[in-house]
Amino acid sequence: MAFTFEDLRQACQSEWDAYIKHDFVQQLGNGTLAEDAFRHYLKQDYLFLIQFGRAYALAAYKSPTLDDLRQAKAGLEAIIGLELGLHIEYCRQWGISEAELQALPEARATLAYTRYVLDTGNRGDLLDLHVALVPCLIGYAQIGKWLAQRSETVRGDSNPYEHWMRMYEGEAFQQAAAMELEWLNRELAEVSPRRFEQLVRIFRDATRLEIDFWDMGLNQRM
Ligand SMILES: Cc1ncc(C[n+]2csc(CCO)c2C)c(N)n1
Repeated sequence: MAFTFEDLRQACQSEWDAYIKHDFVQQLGNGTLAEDAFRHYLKQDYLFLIQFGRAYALAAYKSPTLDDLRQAKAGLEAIIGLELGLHIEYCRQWGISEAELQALPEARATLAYTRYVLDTGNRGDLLDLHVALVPCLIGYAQIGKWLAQRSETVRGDSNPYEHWMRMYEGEAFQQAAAMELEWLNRELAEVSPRRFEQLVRIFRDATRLEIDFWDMGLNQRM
């Protein structure tokens, strides 16, 4: 039997739904999310992006083929060379200076999630690491799409989070997620049922840590 991403998601249906349709996401879509909760999330997301840069560097180290190495390099380049700069500029528009970002302590949810991903990659192989990264990439793409199609979502300038939603529903981001999905499905097609169960555990844990990240933002916890 050839496994796919859809099998991973179905094995963790309740966690996946709790992540994609989290209160933080719904309030963001409705435009009712407290701005300080969003600022707290943005600040921790800066620290999150830096650690995810390290995860792509680890993916490079764990790459068995030149194609995998190129893919990891492109991921590292995208996140550190491009997205981090955009994030810093976006934070500035929300009244958060780069100096403030650089002085931030990591919230426990940020520490737990990012170090879980790095540990999973360290002890496992490239597929383990990708499965730990998948809730981040494919999850945000599904969140973008989910927000765009629900009737309660408020669009345009009356929603302060319009820009954030546009980024994740946008073509560039959806395309990156689709490429990850393709890579993942190619790899999953080859694994045994026993290996698949190991990967389900990683996928479930990473998804639970994404839920905690939303909780951390919503409750402004450190
Ligand atoms: C908690 C959290 N989870 C996922 C993302 C989205 N994201 C961050 S890095 C990356 C991959 C490189 O483009 C993606 C999709 C986020 N911003 N914050």
